[in-house]
Amino acid sequence: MSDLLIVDSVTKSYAFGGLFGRGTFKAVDNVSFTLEAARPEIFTIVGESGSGKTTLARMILNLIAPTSGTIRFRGTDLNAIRGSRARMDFMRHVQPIFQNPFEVFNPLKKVDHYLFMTARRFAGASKTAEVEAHADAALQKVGLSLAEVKGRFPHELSGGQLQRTAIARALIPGPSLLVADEPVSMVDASLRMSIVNLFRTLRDDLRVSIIYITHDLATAYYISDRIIIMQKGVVVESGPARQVLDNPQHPYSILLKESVLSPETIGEGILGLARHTGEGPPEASAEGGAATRTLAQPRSS
Ligand SMILES: Nc1ncnc2c1ncn2[C@@H]1O[C@H](COP(=O)(O)OP(=O)(O)OP(=O)(O)O)[C@@H](O)[C@H]1O
Repeated sequence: MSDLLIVDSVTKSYAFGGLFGRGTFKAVDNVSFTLEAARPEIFTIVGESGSGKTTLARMILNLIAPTSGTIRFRGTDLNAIRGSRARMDFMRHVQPIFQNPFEVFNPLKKVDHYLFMTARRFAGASKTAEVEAHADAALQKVGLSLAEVKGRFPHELSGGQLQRTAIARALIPGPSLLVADEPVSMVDASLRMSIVNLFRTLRDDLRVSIIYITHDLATAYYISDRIIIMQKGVVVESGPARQVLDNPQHPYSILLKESVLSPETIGEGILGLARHTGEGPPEASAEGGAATRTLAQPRSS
C-alpha cells in the first residue's frame, strides 16, 4: 500500500525568553500519522487554540520545517524539495484552504484573477478560453460557475461563495491533498454545513484527501473519517472519528467534548444547520439523530 503522506515523529520547537533566561517550547511535539494514497479520507486535527494545529499544517504545507522528524509526501521528504520547479510540483499536489477567504483575496482584485492565474500556472492553460474553461470546471465542482463570479470583487460575494471560490482555486491544479485550516470558522453558521458537505463530495468524487483542522467538534464528528486530538502540541488521542468522539478516553478529550459538544451545539448545530440548508445527508436525520444523542449524553463512566 503506498502512502500519500507520512508525518513521522514531527516536532517544532520555538525559543522563548530574553535577558532573564531562555528556553524552548514545543509547539508540536512528536506527532506521527499516515494517510494512504489509495484511501482518500477526511483526517481531522482537533484542539483548542494554541494546541499546535496550525503549526502542524504549516509544516505539512512545507511552509516551515520541522525541528526534528520527517514529513514525506508520496515518498519525498519535504526537506529535500529544492528549487522552484520541485516546489511548484509539490504545490500542485498539496493545496491549502485558509480560514478567512476575505484575507486570501485582495479586496482590490477581482476574484476571477486568482482562478485564471492558477489555471495559467498549474494547469498549463494559456488561451483565454482555455483558462476560463479550467476556472469554470473548478467552480462547478464547488457548486458555482464562472458566470457567477466573473468580474466580481471579493466584497461582492458572500463569505460562503468566497470560501467556495477559494476551494475551487485550490482544485485547479488537481491536488491529491487539501490542508484546510479552520475553513468554516469565518463562514456564516447557516452556510457551514454546505462547505463541510462539499469536502465529503471532494473526497468521494475527486478522491482528494483532506486534512481538516478545526476546533469545532460538531463538524469534526459529522465529516471526519479519522481524528487526532491535540493538546499543547501532543496528540493525546487518535482513531476513527466517531469512535474517539463517542467514547473519548483521554481526560483532555473528555473535557473538550463536554465543553464544546453541549446539547445545544449538537442538537441545534448539526441538525439545525442540516435543516436550514436542506443539505443534511441521510445520516443527519437517520444516523445523525442517534449520533446527536450519543454526543449530547452526559458521560456515564
Ligand atoms: N513563529 C512562532 N514563534 C513562536 N511561537 C509560535 C510561533 N508560531 C506558533 N507559535 C506558538 O505555538 C503554539 C501553537 O500555535 P498554533 O498556531 O499552531 O496553535 P493552533 O492550535 O493552531 O491555535 P489557533 O487555533 O489559535 O490558531 C502557540 O503557543 C503559539 O503561540
